[in-house]
Amino acid sequence: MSMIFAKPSMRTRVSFETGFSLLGGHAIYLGPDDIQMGKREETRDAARVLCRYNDIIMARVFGHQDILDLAKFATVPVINGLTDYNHPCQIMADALTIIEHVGRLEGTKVVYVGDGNNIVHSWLLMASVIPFHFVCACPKGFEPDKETVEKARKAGISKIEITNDPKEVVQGADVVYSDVWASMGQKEEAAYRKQAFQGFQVDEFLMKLAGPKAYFMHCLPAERGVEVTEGVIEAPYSIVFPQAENRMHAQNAIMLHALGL
Ligand SMILES: NC(=O)OP(=O)(O)O
Repeated sequence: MSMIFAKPSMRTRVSFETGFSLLGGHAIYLGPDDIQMGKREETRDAARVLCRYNDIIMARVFGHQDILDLAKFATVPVINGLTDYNHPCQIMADALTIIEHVGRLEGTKVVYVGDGNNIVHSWLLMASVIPFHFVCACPKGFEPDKETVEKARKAGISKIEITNDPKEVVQGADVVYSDVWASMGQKEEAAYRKQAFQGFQVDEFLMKLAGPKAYFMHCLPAERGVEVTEGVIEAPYSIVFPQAENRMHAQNAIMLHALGL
């Protein structure tokens, strides 16, 4: 497997590399300077070369079009390891974690608090195929992509709510979910975002409002004291580390499925 990383990673790289090795394969890491997709090499050329050496490609890229182009031009399966638009492997691991802790994903209430980013888009796409109650509480101006929200609503499978007040919607949550306020490629906006996201920190008060059955989840890496308090991420109801572990188990299943094994 070739693993193309245009962005930094710990979980995605190590879970894919270790997981593929456990399945009997060999993974090759290609960092940002190796291919320089779109600069040194066109994406469609990288796709057509790599598939002549490898049985599968995994890629973490900036623009979503890059993953679509890799999939279009490669003759082997291409797995999305995160784009600016979505992060499907993360949400597959999250679903597995919810099934392990709550007993099911169907019918649960998942309340995401923060930026309407690629994680939210993948949650919305999951809500298009599995019935549950998904709520995204984000500041005004940081809502998820309208078309993706519409697609999830049109699927008519799940209850979808987009709101600007986490306190109003958190009660009865099975999961309260958080992510960094400034993702990769937005670090220059970090100070501005910290201001804009005031009131969207997941703290002990919000978890109390959620109720006694609520678990806390975060895709990591986390900035303690920013989007989540130290007390919440270290609480017994925090399942962020089983969640991180499940990246590998979920991806192993994805790789076996993609390879038809
Ligand atoms: N959650 C996640 O994708 O982590 P990495 O950026 O470390 O891969």
